[in-house]
Amino acid sequence: MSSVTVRVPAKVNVQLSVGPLREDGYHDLVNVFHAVSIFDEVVAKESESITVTVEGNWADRVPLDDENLAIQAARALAKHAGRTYGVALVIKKAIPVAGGMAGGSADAAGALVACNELWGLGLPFEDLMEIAGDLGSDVPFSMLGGTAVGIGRGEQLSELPTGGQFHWVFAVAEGGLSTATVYAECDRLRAATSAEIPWPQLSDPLLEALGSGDARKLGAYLTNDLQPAALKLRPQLAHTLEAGREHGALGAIVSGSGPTCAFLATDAAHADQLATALSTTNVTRTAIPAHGPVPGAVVV
Ligand SMILES: C[C@](O)(CO)[C@H](O)COP(=O)(O)OP(=O)(O)OC[C@H]1O[C@@H](n2ccc(N)nc2=O)[C@H](O)[C@@H]1O
Ligand SMILES: Nc1ncnc2c1ncn2[C@@H]1O[C@H](COP(=O)(O)OP(=O)(O)OP(=O)(O)O)[C@@H](O)[C@H]1O
Repeated sequence: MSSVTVRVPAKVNVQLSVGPLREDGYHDLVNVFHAVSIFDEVVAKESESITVTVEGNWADRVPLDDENLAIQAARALAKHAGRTYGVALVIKKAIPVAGGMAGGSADAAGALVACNELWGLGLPFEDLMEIAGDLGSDVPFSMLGGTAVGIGRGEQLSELPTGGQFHWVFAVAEGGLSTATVYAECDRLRAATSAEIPWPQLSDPLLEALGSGDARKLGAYLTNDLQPAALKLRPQLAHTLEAGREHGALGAIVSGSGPTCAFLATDAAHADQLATALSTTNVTRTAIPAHGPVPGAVVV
């Protein structure tokens, strides 16, 4: 096989409950991931060495060296297989960069699946999931897709049933936010109050809303403990969230560590209207309609 193409979705977190800071610098989470129809493509072609090029939206903001998560994934897979392999990776980018939608994680998951195929390793999904968890907390979910709850760092996943499709709009912000900085700001805001940090619990009404496919209920139960930190670091996101609510969004939330904002729509037509309305305001230049859940990393 001389070339393999894998399609990988973005994610939004419909519940992100953040526990206390752990000794290893991470936080225990209850992280309800939902994969949405904004996709990066990772193409893996035969090559002597491991390289990456990036095309498409926001390509100039993606590193091309060992910082690139797709390169790290290819190297980790070759190490796991115990051999020296080469691959020329091409990332066709549609997921906002540093936007809280797991774009880098998607590319890492895509590279794992594509190289497993290109190099004829035939590793089972469970092995790839283990390598994925070492690459980053969000990478296992990018492999799995659908809707799932992640505990621990977010890497220990259980699939969740959903009763239908949900329709979303994602308002892309100018410039990204660093995930580590947003978690640190969350800790700083918490330290400034004497309130005890509750141990994260999966929300029963959220589960019910997902299971019944009821967008109105889901909109009411969206939560993100990182949102206050993202708003503190990027105060103008409050206007973005407000603009979505004014245009009839059933729910408005910062996506993960932000700064992308996610809006839940009543149906596909409403999502298109909302996207058009938001892109004519001054809160965002790019508003992308999408639906979920969609599958994780798949060879196309
Ligand atoms: C915000 C989310 O996107 C929600 O899904 C994730 O929790 C972040 O996942 P990610 O980008 O894959 O993050 P990682 O690459 O594993 O970690 C980046 C940094 O985020 C912080 N981090 C991440 C996950 C976690 N459970 N607790 C943390 O405190 C740590 O400072 C870590 O150094
Ligand atoms: N393949 C990649 N695509 C995008 N960014 C990458 C990639 N590899 C490494 N990065 C680096 O990772 C940083 C975070 O990018 P990414 O798009 O993964 O953020 P994110 O969507 O906020 O992540 P998450 O939602 O998982 O916290 C970028 O600033 C970039 O320097």
